[in-house]
Amino acid sequence: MATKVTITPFEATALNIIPALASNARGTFRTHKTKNLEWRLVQLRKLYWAVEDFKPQLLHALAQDLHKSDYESLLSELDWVQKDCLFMIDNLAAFAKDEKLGAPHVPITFSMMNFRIRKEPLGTVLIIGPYNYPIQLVLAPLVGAIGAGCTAVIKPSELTPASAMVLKELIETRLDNNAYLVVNGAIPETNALMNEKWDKVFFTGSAGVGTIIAKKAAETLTPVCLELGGKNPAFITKNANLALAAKRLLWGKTQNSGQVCMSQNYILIDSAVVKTFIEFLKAAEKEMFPNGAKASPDLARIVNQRHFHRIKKMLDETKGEIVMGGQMDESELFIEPTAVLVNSTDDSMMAEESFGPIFCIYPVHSLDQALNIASSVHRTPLSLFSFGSKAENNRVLNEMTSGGATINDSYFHGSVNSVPFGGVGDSGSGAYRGKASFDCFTHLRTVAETPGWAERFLSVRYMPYNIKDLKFLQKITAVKPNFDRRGAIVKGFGYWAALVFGLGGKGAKGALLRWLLVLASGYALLAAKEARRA
Ligand SMILES: NC(=O)C1=CN([C@@H]2O[C@H](COP(=O)(O)OP(=O)(O)OC[C@H]3O[C@@H](n4cnc5c(N)ncnc54)[C@H](O)[C@@H]3O)[C@@H](O)[C@H]2O)C=CC1
Ligand SMILES: CC1=C(/C=C/C(C)=C/C=C/C(C)=C/C=C/C=C(C)/C=C/C=C(C)/C=C/C=C(\C)C(=O)O)C(C)(C)CCC1
Repeated sequence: MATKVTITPFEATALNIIPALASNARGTFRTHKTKNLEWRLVQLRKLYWAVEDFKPQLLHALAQDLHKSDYESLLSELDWVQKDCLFMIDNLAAFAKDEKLGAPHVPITFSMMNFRIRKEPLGTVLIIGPYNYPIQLVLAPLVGAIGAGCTAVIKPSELTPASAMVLKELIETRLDNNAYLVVNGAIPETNALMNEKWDKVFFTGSAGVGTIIAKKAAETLTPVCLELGGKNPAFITKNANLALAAKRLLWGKTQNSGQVCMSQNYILIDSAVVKTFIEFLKAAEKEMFPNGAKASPDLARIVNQRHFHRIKKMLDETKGEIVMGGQMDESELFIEPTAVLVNSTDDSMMAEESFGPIFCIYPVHSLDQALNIASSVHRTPLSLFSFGSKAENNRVLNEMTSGGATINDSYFHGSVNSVPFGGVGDSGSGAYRGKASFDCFTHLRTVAETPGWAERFLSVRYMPYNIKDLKFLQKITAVKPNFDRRGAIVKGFGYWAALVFGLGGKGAKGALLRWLLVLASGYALLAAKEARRA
């Protein structure tokens, strides 16, 4: 029998208690209890089980907010967060351990000073989430914050109210309620939160709101991690497997009904193969939705009417030709996965991030033209996809930057929870996931410890200065370049000596390996000779 699920109606947190909530989280950080590794592990273990135990409510909320299928909710939200917890739990001790700093970071002359990097939690952080993955996109950063030893306040999106309310109950009943809190609400509540002092703000959402958040944070020199959107290109050349490209790119626009910031906005395709590609797209759509997209229980809906109309407007205003899809139904907030053939970068389909199940196809006559167009549409998108020969894919990677990239698929680089994820330029700054989530909320604090006995060697630094001391210091600490003023490597005595004594190997490790090989061969020869003699 299915579990009966009741979700509390959405309620915004009272504005007047927000300062006290933030102060509570700051106060808890000051108790230093979050610095204890075992304490952090317990919170992560509790979060893992909270997600498990709240599964019925979470699945219900995601279905209510976005019509997400349980399949997708589990794959990309709940299982994802649980895997995140387990990854952090398994690796926390290694991540949090002091890193000893020896050569080449610390000169041998200072090696007695026990230089090390201590991993310090940043403090109390604010995590602001978007609507498209309302659970995963706040809990995954939270895993990083807990792992790093921070306390946190979470502000889920108000556009997914059921998920926001379940999150509040989950976090506040299962985690340390003085360390981890949820504030629900929209702009006024976010503004009230931004009036507080944070040690970092982790924001996922649109570039426009990201700008507001970054400006406000700058007033108090608060660091920010910004996970923003972008106009993401896909490149398809004559050498691509067109059937595979069509199926995989369609997947990118069907999961969560394309409300995925890293999915493609437009496809730049060699004009010689555009017709065949469109045929493959249509075939892929038929295969995924044998009874039509609207009848599919798998396809999510657009989050609300505002976003429905935003996407509809892009389609209404296009001068291009709809070559796949095009159906929509406002009463259900349904938009069919839709492809539009366009011939201008000014087209409404190219001008904005679609953040929905629609995308456009732009035929080009060369990869040169494709790269020029992509750089002019958005020079630093969140992701890019390349389908071509190895050389063509390398060229795309080389000549066009992006937050992340996938060759021969849609956003697989962003579909594994333990590899770093983040934007570049105006698609975001800072990264998280896997170890990067720990690093995102950690200060790398260099610590040196100067032993008292070293004083007589170090006294050269004190006034009154004596130039002779400096000369001596320069002599013993000198490092000489192995290059000249033209930037060319000088092949002097050092170079040839390293080559000869290093047996041509690169660096100390390479040389050692070669020497070991020589010694082992010599030993084997001698042993063989001995054996023959016997
Ligand atoms: N890089 C990434 O990982 C992701 C980026 N996104 C981007 O997010 C956008 C869609 O998500 P939305 O929820 O619509 O983003 P949004 O930027 O409208 O909202 C994000 C958060 O900011 C708050 N907010 C909205 N307006 C605000 C204002 N004026 N002042 C202060 N706070 C405000 C909202 O309450 C919400 O919690 C797309 O542009 C998408 O590309 C979405 C998911 C992932
Ligand atoms: C490969 C071999 C094997 C294994 C095959 C397996 C395990 C295949 C699994 C494929 C799956 C499940 C692919 C799809 C994954 C998609 C995910 C998790 C999507 C996540 C989406 C997210 C997190 C969205 C985030 C959104 C953001 C940030 C945004 O809006 O930007 C065998 C079977 C082991 C055999 C050998 C070969």
